[in-house]
Amino acid sequence: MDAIVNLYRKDRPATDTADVARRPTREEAEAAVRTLIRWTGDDPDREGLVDTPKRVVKAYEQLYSGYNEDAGEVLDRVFEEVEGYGDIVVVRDIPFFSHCEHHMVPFVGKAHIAYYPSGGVVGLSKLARVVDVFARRMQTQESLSAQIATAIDEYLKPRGVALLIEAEHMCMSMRGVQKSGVSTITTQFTGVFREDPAEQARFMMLVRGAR
Ligand SMILES: Nc1nc2c(ncn2[C@@H]2O[C@H](COP(=O)(O)OP(=O)(O)OP(=O)(O)O)[C@@H](O)[C@H]2O)c(=O)[nH]1
Ligand SMILES: [Zn+2]
Repeated sequence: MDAIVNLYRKDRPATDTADVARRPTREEAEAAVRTLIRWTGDDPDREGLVDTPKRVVKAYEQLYSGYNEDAGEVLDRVFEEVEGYGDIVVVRDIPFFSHCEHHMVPFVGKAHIAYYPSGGVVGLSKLARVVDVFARRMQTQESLSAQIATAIDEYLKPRGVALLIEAEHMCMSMRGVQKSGVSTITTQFTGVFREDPAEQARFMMLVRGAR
């Protein structure tokens, strides 16, 4: 993963030399929320809002928890005793919540992941966990797609990875152009899925097929 993504990893102490790399304290983060409340025109000292900065910072810890997580650790455990199974594995309809890096407003959708195992399979829940490792960061849908597929490709070394993400971006629904119900679809293919259009078609058929 690149340096920016890892900037605030727990195992990397912040450096004092560059202020940009210094992780703010919880108190500084709470003060920033107070400023935003005042910016909206409300009173951060009224009863209903007085604990809001604390709650928002706590919520951010969960919503942006992906910065503290590592896809390699999630995908570390491979099961090799699968009786020689080497055909496609598809995990579809993995729900996720992310935040666009332009507005820090949610985008919400589903990820569909397939891979062709080579030498072992990974626990199915781990694929859903990898989605969250990257979704719980500030993202574009394109980067999210590339990061998930690349991580599975690098750590599992399968014969190929296919990924389709469909999502609605609240920054398009609630504000700006204000078009709701718009679905954005991104795909990412590696290995046999990239090389063979028939494999892409099979993936699409399994993702879109009978439910
Ligand atoms: N490619 C891409 N664009 C995104 C994503 N999420 C949000 N956007 C877009 O990012 C763009 C930011 O455009 P700007 O012109 O810089 O910002 P803005 O003035 O807030 O734009 P509007 O949303 O059109 O009001 C908008 O077109 C958003 O729809 C994403 O995941 N991928
Ligand atoms: Zn946005």
